[in-house]
Amino acid sequence: MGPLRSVVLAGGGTGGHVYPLLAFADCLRRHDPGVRITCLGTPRGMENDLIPPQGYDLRQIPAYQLPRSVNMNLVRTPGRMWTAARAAGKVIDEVQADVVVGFGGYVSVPAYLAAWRREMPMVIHEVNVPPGVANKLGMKFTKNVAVGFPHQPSQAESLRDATVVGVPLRRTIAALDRYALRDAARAHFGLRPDLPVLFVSGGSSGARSINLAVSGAAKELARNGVQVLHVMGARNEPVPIPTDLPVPYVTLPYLSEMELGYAAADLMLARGGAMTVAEVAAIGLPTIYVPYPHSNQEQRRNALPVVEAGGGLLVDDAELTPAWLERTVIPLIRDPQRLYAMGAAAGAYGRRDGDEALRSFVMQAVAR
Ligand SMILES: CC(=O)N[C@H]1[C@@H](OP(=O)(O)OP(=O)(O)OC[C@H]2O[C@@H](n3ccc(=O)[nH]c3=O)[C@H](O)[C@@H]2O)O[C@H](CO)[C@@H](O)[C@@H]1O
Repeated sequence: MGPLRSVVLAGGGTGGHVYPLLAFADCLRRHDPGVRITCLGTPRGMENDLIPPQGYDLRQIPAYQLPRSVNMNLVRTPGRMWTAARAAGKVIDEVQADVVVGFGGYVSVPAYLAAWRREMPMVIHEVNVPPGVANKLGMKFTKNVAVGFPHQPSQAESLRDATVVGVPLRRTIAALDRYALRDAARAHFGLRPDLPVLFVSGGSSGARSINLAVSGAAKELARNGVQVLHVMGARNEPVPIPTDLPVPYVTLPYLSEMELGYAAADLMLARGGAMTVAEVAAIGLPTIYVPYPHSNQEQRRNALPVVEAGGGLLVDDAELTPAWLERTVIPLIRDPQRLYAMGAAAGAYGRRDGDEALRSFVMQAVAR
């Protein structure tokens, strides 16, 4: 099989669907600088902020509401979905795509429908431990299903034949040596090199309950020599942080260079978005997970396996109070041995080669 000439990538909505798409696009381009890469998105998703700056062609197709159930009858689906599928098909035809690769989110379904109608190769990649509705729908049309994590035995008959390839991660993260970059990363944020750092991020949109709990613990953390690097989320109201703290507490609305945050950190406090789990596990960063309590417990199920492997802790959103943080974070972050063991366990669960493994999977699908 020769090199791929043209690939359509579909995925959008939140950062969690866009970042694996971008990491995969980078991998394709690394192998073959001549490959034509076209991304499909909808007018409002984060893909519009994230994809064009990376130099990839982003085409918009009309947005529509995803059905809640996978068992819907496609023939009776809203006309808007077929309008979107026709728009996706037009792009696929125009760029003469060899294959469509979808990463989930509502933009993927029209791409899957269009590829199915053309009887052309398509591949689905699912980052979440429990698959999302868009990808579950797509799985009705192809057996080429790749997943980021081993699925749990109790769940998802749909994933029985899926291949575990890992999650495509940005190279800057996949290749990160966090100990080597630590001092430079701390200097970058104005953090001290000699005191531990808690890195807080609520995922691509931020998390208000995490922001409130950490800001409530700010004084006590600082009094105990814990520095905080806190990404509040660009789509979130920032919460006020006390200004008279004895050690640095750095806040940011959004951090594009996540690898610097990871490198600066001794311990992470995060939601359980699949990309975040994949990234912190790959680089072996001990993490306290506070899964988003809605969306079918998706984030809890993402985080649970790495926690059970010893790579972190899990706390319910409702239990996350300033007092809980103080009594958990302060002793843990001052215990390098425990942090080291957690980081090693996380690293053993994670993997850094998801982009390459997905590319091999796609090449095989095209060759079939
Ligand atoms: C509330 C909700 O439904 N969240 C879903 C969403 O999460 P969300 O969009 O938050 O996604 P993830 O946590 O999976 O990924 C966030 C991504 O954004 C990056 N990042 C984040 C903050 C920042 O300041 N800078 C930055 O670059 C992270 O490095 C990571 O690559 O998609 C995930 C993947 O389908 C799902 O698992 C989550 O359940």
